[in-house]
Amino acid sequence: MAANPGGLITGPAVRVRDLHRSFTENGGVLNGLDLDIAPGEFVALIGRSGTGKSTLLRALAGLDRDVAGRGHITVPGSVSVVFQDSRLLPWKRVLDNVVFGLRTADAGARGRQALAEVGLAGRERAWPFELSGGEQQRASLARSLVREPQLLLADEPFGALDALTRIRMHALLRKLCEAHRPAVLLITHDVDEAVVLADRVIVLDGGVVRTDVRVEKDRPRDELRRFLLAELGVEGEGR
Ligand SMILES: Nc1ncnc2c1ncn2[C@@H]1O[C@H](COP(=O)(O)OP(=O)(O)OP(=O)(O)O)[C@@H](O)[C@H]1O
Repeated sequence: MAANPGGLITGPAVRVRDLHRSFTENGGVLNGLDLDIAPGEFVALIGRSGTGKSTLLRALAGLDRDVAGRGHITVPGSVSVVFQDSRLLPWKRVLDNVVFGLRTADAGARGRQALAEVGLAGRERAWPFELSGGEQQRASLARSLVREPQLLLADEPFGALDALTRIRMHALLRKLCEAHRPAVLLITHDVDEAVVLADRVIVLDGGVVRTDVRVEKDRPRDELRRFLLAELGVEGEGR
């Protein structure tokens, strides 16, 4: 990332070049992957099962210590990750989960504010088991956003929720992203979710980016949806 003379950061938030990762001798999962994500850009990542989506996310999150050697990754200083399960600590109340590890004097106030933003005002002292699945994911989003990340990584965050809750969470995530403007990489199996939420949709195949399309807000969503389903090889199988 280059700094211009005015001191502003320029260039992409995420820059991946020639990334390789393999777990066995018989071929790689990531095979020279290149990817840029601009600051504030929302990118959805789709692809068939086993194409390396989570492997890429783990590499960007710094959770894969062995992804090294060839290629390189640049990510911002502050990165938050949301998973399919909320990963709330069961022995901590909701607010304590949200601010866990935050060492600022105003952590409590920020945590309350984040919980209000995700619609959980009044649930600060609840235990995680007292929350529904959707509420747990709201708390998980609050825990991420309270850190004001420049990059939000989300691995199927709504995959375990019912259809109605998912739709509500889509609206919430869009609202939060518009307010906080992190760069986002969202893994999803749901093409509709990708098209509704993202500015760009990327299809991963064979460990590289196979397709990279911008979601034009005035382009018919159905057309893009059909195109992406065809790219995934599920032509005619979609709804
Ligand atoms: N730690 C690991 N050790 C061995 N193999 C692994 C490991 N992590 C991932 N793999 C393998 O790498 C391949 C890609 O896995 P990955 O989880 O990245 O795929 P994915 O695209 O996220 O799949 P899905 O959509 O099913 O979640 C799989 O074949 C998987 O078995």
